[in-house]
Amino acid sequence: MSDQNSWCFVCGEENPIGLHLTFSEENETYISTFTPGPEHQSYNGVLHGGIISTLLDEIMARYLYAKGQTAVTAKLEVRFRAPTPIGQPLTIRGRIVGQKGSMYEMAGSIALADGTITAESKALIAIV
Ligand SMILES: CCCCCCCCCCCCCCCC(=O)SCCNC(=O)CCNC(=O)[C@H](O)C(C)(C)COP(=O)(O)OP(=O)(O)OC[C@H]1O[C@@H](n2cnc3c(N)ncnc32)[C@H](O)[C@@H]1OP(=O)(O)O
Repeated sequence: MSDQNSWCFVCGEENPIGLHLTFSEENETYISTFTPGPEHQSYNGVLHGGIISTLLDEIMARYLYAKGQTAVTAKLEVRFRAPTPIGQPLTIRGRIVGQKGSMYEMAGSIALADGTITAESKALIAIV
């Protein structure tokens, strides 16, 4: 295991059971897409809330990592607004809301192709 970061569950290229997400930045928003499969579900056809939280955690913390910071999540809050279906492309977005010292306040969301927001998040991300 030459590069431990390449085993990140969400973005690590080498993780055989990882989600293998890739990312881009647009208008000060960090963006990724993911189409969950049946292996990611909770109830039949519905994406597991833990995976939803994982996607949101990643998009917010990794945005700061991409900006050159070593960032870890200190606090994560998720609002599950509607069931998130499997088998459809999801757009995951993260942005910076504010900063107090070494703590960043972040926001995230997951949207369906028609723009419906199924989950929203807030996080405090610590720079270490
Ligand atoms: C080139 C391509 C390669 C790509 C390859 C990339 C791979 C790379 C991927 C990166 C993307 C990863 C995305 C996932 C992100 C995770 O999943 S990170 C893993 C989960 N998180 C953790 O493990 C963090 C564990 N916690 C900690 O390490 C420490 O508690 C912290 C957060 C650093 C804070 O520790 P600390 O600096 O010692 O601060 P502490 O003394 O506890 O608190 C100081 C003050 O900060 C504030 N504070 C601290 N914690 C909190 C909190 N939870 N809530 C509110 N206030 C707080 C308070 O004001 C506190 O004061 P008091 O209220 O205690 O008086």
